[in-house]
Amino acid sequence: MAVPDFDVDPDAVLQLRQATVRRGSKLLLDSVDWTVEEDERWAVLGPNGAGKTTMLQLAAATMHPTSGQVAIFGERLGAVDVFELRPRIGLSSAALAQRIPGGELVVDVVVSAGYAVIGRWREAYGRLDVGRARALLTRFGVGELADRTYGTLSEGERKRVQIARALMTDPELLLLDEPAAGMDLGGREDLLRRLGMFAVDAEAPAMILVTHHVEEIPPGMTHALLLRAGRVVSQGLIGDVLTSENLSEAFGLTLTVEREAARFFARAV
Ligand SMILES: Nc1ncnc2c1ncn2[C@@H]1O[C@H](COP(=O)(O)OP(=O)(O)OP(=O)(O)O)[C@@H](O)[C@H]1O
Repeated sequence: MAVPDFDVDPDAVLQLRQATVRRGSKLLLDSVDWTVEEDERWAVLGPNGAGKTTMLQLAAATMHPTSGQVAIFGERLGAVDVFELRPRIGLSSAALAQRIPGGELVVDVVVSAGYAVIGRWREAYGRLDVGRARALLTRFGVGELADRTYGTLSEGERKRVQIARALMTDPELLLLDEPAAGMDLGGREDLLRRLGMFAVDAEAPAMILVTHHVEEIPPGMTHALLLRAGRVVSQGLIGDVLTSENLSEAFGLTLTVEREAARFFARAV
């Protein structure tokens, strides 16, 4: 069902209006309203099955809502060629990562994003592209792995390569699905520091980072959205949203949240 009074904001990066996703009798997302502006960096949190990945799929233009509307870069999904939108969106997710061939050189995994293919195959890439790919790998702490094959990397190293790949096309919207999952403590802290520096860079794109854990939110994130069973529990400025009360409601248990510097920590009470 169309939402008749939906005014697309041409300046917004992403708009969801009453966005609902239904599969059979299950509501994956229920009437979600959400706007992401150019200079915002969002953390999306919620327990398993809350609908976080579904939200990212809408944001990546890889799924349409069953009802309600989605606009990306001021263009309504359904009225725009998604193949024109997708190169403007950088996505790092486990589903995408599974499609990366283990035998590919790391630098090629990154550089091939600019050609919308996974793996280098036989394309000849320009020196500038290769230089950009190497610089991105260095920025995320894996520059020295550029000439290894992807299959030989640890899980944490692969995550960093995936982020570099997502940034290769210089996207206007960066979507990160659990970037710190599977990392050891040192690796996680190093990645969060790098993502935090990236998030405060004025040149960085709008960001949406999905996670289960408040500890995995890098510094520099400006906003947060909490989901539970497909519905928004709270959204807005990160300090207003990540309260003990809101987190407890989203995760369905009594939690206490502490903020230290620009990081958040939660535990059950
Ligand atoms: N095609 C489908 N048919 C029925 N249910 C589905 C379908 N796809 C997803 N779901 C269900 O929708 C819910 C939301 O899924 P989603 O992957 O968006 O959650 P999530 O918050 O990303 O979860 P997680 O943190 O576990 O990755 C889950 O309960 C999932 O089992």
